Amino acid sequence: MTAKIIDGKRFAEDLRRRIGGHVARLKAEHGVTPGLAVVIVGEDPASQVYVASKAKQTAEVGMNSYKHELPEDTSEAALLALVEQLNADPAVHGILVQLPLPDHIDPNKVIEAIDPAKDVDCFTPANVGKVQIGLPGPVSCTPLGCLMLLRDELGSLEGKNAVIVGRSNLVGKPMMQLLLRDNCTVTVAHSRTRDLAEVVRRADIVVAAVGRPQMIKGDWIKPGAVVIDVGINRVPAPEKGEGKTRLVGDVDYAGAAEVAAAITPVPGGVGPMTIACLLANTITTASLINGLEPPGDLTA
Ligand SMILES: Nc1nc2c(c(=O)[nH]1)N[C@@H](CN(C=O)c1ccc(C(=O)N[C@@H](CCC(=O)O)C(=O)O)cc1)CN2
Repeated sequence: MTAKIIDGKRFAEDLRRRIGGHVARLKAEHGVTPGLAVVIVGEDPASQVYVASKAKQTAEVGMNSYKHELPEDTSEAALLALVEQLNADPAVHGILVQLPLPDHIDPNKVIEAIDPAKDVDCFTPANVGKVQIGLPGPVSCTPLGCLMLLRDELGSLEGKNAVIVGRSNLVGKPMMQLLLRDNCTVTVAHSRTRDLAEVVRRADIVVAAVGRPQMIKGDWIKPGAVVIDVGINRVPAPEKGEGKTRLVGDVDYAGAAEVAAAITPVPGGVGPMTIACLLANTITTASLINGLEPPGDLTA
C-alpha cells in the first residue's frame, strides 16, 4: 500500500479562503473587523518566522493584525503589562503570546493573564475546561487542525481506535479531548508507555506529537491506519551539503507511507493548519465577544 498524502498546505489555503468570507460577513453585516495581536519576546529564529506568517496571513484574510516584538531582556512585569493593555483594547479580539518565552519569564503566569475571551491559543485554564465539557469557544490550534484533517479524510471518527503519542498541554491532552468528543476510543501514550510499538499497532488513527525525530517506525503502523504527524524536527542533512539541515516529523515517513492509508507530510502537513486554525479561533472569539454565534465550520 502507498499512503495518500494529506495535503495540509492546500487544506489550510481553502480554510483561509472560507475565513476570509466570514471576515467579510462580520464586517458587512455587523460592523466588526476581527483583530489579532501577536506578541513575540526575543530572537528565536523559528518563532520569528511563525510570527511573521501569522501577521501576514491575518492581514490577508482581512483582519486587523497587531504585532508586538519585544527584546529578549523584556521583564515578566513588562510583558504582563502589555497583555493587560491588549485585554482592555476593544479592537483586539485575539491575543497570542508566541512560545517558547525566554527562561526568565514564567509562561504559565503570562497565559493566565490573558483574558479567556481573547485566548485564541486556548491555553488558559478556563478555555481548557470549556473544551473538556464541550462549551463554545476557541480550541487549541494544532489539535483543531489535526481534527479537521482527520474528519476530512475519514468522515465520522466514531468507534475508531486513536493512539496519541505525546501528552503535552499544547497537543496531546487537547487532542485527547477532541477525539473523545468525536467518539473515538483514545489511548494517550508517552515516554514511559510499555510496548509502545504494540500500542501504536492497534491504532486506526495515530497522532504523533512526541518531539523526537522519526521515532515512530513504519512497522508500528497498522495497515490502513491514518497517520497525523505533528512533529517538526530539524535534523542534519549532510546529503544536501555540509552544515545543511532538513525537517522531519516524529514518524518514519517512508516506512509508514508503505502501510498507512493516509499520512501527513512534514513539512506541509499539520504545520500550516496551526496558523489557519489560529485565524479560525479569532473569528470564534470575535463572534462571541460581539454576542454572535461562531461559524460552525471553523470549530470542533
Ligand atoms: N503561542 C503559541 N506558540 C507556539 C505554537 C502555538 O500554537 N501557539 N505552536 C508552535 C509553533 N507554531 C506556531 O506558533 C508553528 C509551527 C510550525 C508551523 C509550520 O507551518 N511549519 C511548516 C514548516 C516551517 C519551517 O520550514 O520551519 C510545516 O510544517 O509545513 C506553523 C506554526 C510553537 N509555539
